[in-house]
Amino acid sequence: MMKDKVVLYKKIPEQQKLLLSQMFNLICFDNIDESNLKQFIHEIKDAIGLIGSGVKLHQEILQHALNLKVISTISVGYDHFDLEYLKSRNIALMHTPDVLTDTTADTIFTLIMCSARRTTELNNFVTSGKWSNNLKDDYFGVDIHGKKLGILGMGRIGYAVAKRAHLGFDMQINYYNRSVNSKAEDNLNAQKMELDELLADSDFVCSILPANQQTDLLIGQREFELMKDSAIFINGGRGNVVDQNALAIALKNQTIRAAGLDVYEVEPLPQSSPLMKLKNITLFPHIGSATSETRVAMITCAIENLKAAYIGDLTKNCVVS
Ligand SMILES: NC(=O)C1=CN([C@@H]2O[C@H](COP(=O)(O)OP(=O)(O)OC[C@H]3O[C@@H](n4cnc5c(N)ncnc54)[C@H](OP(=O)(O)O)[C@@H]3O)[C@@H](O)[C@H]2O)C=CC1
Ligand SMILES: O=CC(=O)O
Repeated sequence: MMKDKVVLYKKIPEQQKLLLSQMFNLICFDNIDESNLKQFIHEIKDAIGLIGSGVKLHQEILQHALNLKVISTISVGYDHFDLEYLKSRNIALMHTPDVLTDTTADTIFTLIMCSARRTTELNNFVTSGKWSNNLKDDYFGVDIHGKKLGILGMGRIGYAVAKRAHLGFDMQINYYNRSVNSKAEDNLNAQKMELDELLADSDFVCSILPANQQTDLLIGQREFELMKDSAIFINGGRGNVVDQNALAIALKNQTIRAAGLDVYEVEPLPQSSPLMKLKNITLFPHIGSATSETRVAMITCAIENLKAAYIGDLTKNCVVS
């Protein structure tokens, strides 16, 4: 019997490709860019499934995939898809929550620590040969333990960050969400607040919000002005949430102390960005889930999601059907 066709659009280990090719006629692309987009569009014309990440698969591309039944993204975020369009076509979208929660929380906590203790600046201080005598207090950092952490987006990852902060670092947790997170309130004594109150009250403000219409540019000049001048701002969710020019001005004028970012309005972050010139910022290249173990777990999860959706089981990890 002819196997149905699935197009993979990300480089994954051969062993995991095997799991797909046992069940499907598998066509593989390591990534999609201008050089192979036409070939990709040609291949998806008769595909029933797509699996991969890092590509915005909009209507202009997907309109060619006339037999498409399921897209399995190797990510928890799904802002790079037009959900209304997928619904109108009855295409199921599957994603990979949970398997990356702890790793992403570790990354975000690393940003908190690097920003508070100025590890990038101090690393440069040592490697540039400036460490010649006792460190002067203009290189000192600030404590993390015992401070107030404001979480924007108390979901799976928000909770995992708050758990590290409260149980490991004695931090008091504030949070901003549309719904109440009873688990965070019961286990971590977290307090739900309006955005402005959280910004004014927190020593660290940490966004793990997804990209959606309501989160777009949620944090701009007004919000940075509401923060303490000692505040440290962290973004490990999505870049659309933050007005980067307003952040650069707040950091330059030191109306907030420091920032740590893993995600940006445009990725990769252009060299011309004003954020590149600042000392009081730690920049990661979108590595929230980027450990070997977690990336393998995400691919495995996405393969299982694809197979389940293919046989009509949309009970787990389905964003739209
Ligand atoms: N840096 C990286 O590499 C990674 C980044 N991410 C990003 O982190 C995001 C969160 O992941 P995860 O924690 O698993 O997702 P969840 O859906 O569990 O959490 C999202 C939280 O945000 C809240 N939220 C959503 N929209 C709004 C809004 N408009 N206003 C206030 N609160 C809002 C939700 O609560 P409620 O709906 O009640 O408001 C929910 O608590 C992902 O969508 C992705 O964009 C994820 C993995 C890695
Ligand atoms: O940003 C990463 C994701 O999984 O979403």
